[in-house]
Amino acid sequence: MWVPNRLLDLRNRVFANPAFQRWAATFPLTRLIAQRRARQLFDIVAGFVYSQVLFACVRLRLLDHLAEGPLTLDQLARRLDLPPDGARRLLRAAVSLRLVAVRGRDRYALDELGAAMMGNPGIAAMVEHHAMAYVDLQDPVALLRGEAQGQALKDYWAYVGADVPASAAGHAVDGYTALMADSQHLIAGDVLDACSLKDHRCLLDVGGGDGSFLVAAAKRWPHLRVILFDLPAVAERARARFAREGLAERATAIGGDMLRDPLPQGADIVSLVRVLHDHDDEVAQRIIQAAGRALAPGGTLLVTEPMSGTRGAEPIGDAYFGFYLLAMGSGRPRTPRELKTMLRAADFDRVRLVPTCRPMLTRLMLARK
Ligand SMILES: C[S@@+](CC[C@H](N)C(=O)[O-])C[C@H]1O[C@@H](n2cnc3c(N)ncnc32)[C@H](O)[C@@H]1O
Repeated sequence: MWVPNRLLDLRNRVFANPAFQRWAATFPLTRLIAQRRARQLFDIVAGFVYSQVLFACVRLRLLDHLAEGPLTLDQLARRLDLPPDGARRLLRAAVSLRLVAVRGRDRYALDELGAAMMGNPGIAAMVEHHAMAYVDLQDPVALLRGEAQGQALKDYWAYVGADVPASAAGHAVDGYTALMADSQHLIAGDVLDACSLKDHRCLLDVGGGDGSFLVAAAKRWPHLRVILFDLPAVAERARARFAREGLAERATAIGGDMLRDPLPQGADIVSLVRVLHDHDDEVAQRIIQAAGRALAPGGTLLVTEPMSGTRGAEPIGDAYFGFYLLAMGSGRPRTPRELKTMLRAADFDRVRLVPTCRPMLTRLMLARK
């Protein structure tokens, strides 16, 4: 809904007035809205502390212990190796965040959000690796001015800022490759539900990590051939994964640098899964062009990643990825419109967004060469 700027400015002046805030918090028709807004603001103020509570739960494996069944405070204190006061404080905080529920006097069990985390081990891995983000985001103003000293995320994502990314050793790619694999099953499920590959012959996944996306695709469509392209050390891990999954006949992993080496030919669909947002505009455009060169006319490009401005998930794109990628030292979240412009500039047409069931996790764009 369009509202004139004058009215928005007036609204902001009214909302900033402490007398109005007091009135709105007590007047029956505005009380609930005022409380919700106050809570939203406080959640932003306190978000870092909430995250640290979750971090402690993950580090101490609190949710894993409770997944076996309800436990008393004393049992938990022993298992977590915490003094009883420390355990109680953590449990109360976790209860307030709906990670843990109280089940009788001093007995605790998983609550809704804790149970949801158990079904998605990737979330715990994500939380653990955020220790690096906290270090790098210590001074966000310095970060925005390009003066930050932090380097933890840059070092973790070994290809960022590397002169020769293809020379990254196995130990340098293991951490991020495992992290990506842990969260890939959610992404692959949503993308493959949204986009059938039944009419495609061969899928090339560029920057495909350990092959989790291709394994999901190949298992869903038994006729499909799949090719993975990633840095040599990562491709080696994907090759081993394909063999373990019994897919060696239909799945190939090729190592190289997508910005320097030609991509394999012969696929009728190329995917870029959580790849473009890692790179600044000029590099991302080169990756799209390289994908285009790998396709014959009529071939399909599939781009999937979290996008900026996604309704209902705005902070995930613009606050989380915006600042995370800034700290990492490369890339930015893009709006669908920005991605469309980039795809068209690389001679793709029929660019369209295809709905996914959890757009906050990933959105999907298809285009034709
Ligand atoms: C954010 S991860 C995404 C992995 C996977 N597509 C997924 O969604 O789980 C980006 C991937 O791009 C790969 N990559 C980065 N720079 C590359 C380059 N220059 N050439 C080939 N692969 C590269 C990384 O090794 C990594 O596996």
